[in-house]
Amino acid sequence: MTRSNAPAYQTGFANHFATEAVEGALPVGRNSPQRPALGLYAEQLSGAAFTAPRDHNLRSWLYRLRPSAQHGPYQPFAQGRVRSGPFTETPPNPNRMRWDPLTMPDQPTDWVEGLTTYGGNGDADSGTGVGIHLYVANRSMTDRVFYSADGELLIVPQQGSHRFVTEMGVIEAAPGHVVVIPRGVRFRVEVDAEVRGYVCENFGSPFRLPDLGPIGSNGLANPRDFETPVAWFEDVDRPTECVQKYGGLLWATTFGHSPLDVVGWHGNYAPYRYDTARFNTIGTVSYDHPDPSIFTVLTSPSDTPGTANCDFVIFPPRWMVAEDTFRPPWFHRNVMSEFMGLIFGEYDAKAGGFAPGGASLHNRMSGHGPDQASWNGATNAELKPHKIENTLAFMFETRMPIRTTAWAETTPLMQLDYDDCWTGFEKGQVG
Ligand SMILES: O=C(O)Cc1cc(O)ccc1O
Ligand SMILES: [Fe+2]
Repeated sequence: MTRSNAPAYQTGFANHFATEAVEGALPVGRNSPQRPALGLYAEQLSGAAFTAPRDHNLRSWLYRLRPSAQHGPYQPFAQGRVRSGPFTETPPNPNRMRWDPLTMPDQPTDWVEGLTTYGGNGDADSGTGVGIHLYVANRSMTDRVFYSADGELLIVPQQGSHRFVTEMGVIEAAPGHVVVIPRGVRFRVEVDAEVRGYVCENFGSPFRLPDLGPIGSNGLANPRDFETPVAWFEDVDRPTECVQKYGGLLWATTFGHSPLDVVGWHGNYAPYRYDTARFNTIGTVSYDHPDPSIFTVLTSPSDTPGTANCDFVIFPPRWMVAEDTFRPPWFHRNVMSEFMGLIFGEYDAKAGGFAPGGASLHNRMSGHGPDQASWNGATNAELKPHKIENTLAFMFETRMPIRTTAWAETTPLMQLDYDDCWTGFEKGQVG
């Protein structure tokens, strides 16, 4: 039996949700009664240490057809192009890098098989850093689910409709959405056509909303625009392969049934989606291009205040009105490292070469900024109010340099002429 109600969502960020697909599945007033209703099994899933401070404490209670423990040993699974920390496959590389989009495979490829690691920093065991992956897929995962024990997955679709069928409910997502699946939550990705996108696997503290400081109590991503699915389950007795990422390696076991069998759950540890079209974009109404931190959707703080393990930052459509200002991103060298992707349109610092589905990497202190054509345009533009439309770029900004995988450094998708973006600038005149 499969319950296939249209996905429905509960709103709010990290709320204490309560949801049941069958009435009475959730116990009232306790988590673990002697005999849960409907013969279900009560199981806690924690995303924070039990003793984490209350406003960092994450856990949910799941009421399921069978306990998660009911499976045999995990065996190594084809590793494909998935890598994890410590990212030591290649020596540190200070070069700026940019890649064309991944090639869509000819052969049937599901979301797990199409995952490709470009790089990362830190490592899962120490709970710091991120892994950065891109994916392509042209078929649904069937009789297969996946989870990462290493990190939370922040998924940014770039092409095609995706259905994330998770053990805590169903999330539909398309380009413009971002989906976050907590560490440990099992899911399959269903697709009707070719899909592609980006994944930030966050080994550090779970993504949360950034503080707003002087912006006040509203703005940027508003909590009520985050959507967490209602409970959904399938009662399927076919063997189901469960692939997990653990310690950077892929492992698989076979359950005798679908583990997407949670009939009800409650708690604040759950997957969610966010539609970036809802982002309350803030910018200057006077002069100068502000720091891109004003575009932070979610942040994974590190132990150092204000210095993120990873920020997820978007560059959405917005009005440009600054006077006597070079309006696109300035030339800069940053202590934080930047991995960028493009969902659609054109990025205002790059007039060519940065394609939707492509990616770029500017590591710690590397000089970058507008390419020659963007600079020419912006220095000569008439500064009337102008709307940047039909564009969505994003950045994973992280405190540690990103080490690339051997695949990322040797793939023909790497643009070997990327430095040429900046070779043509004429010297300033002082005499
Ligand atoms: O490099 C980039 O394009 C990202 C970026 C954008 C911006 O507006 C300011 C700084 C920055 O690193
Ligand atoms: Fe930058």
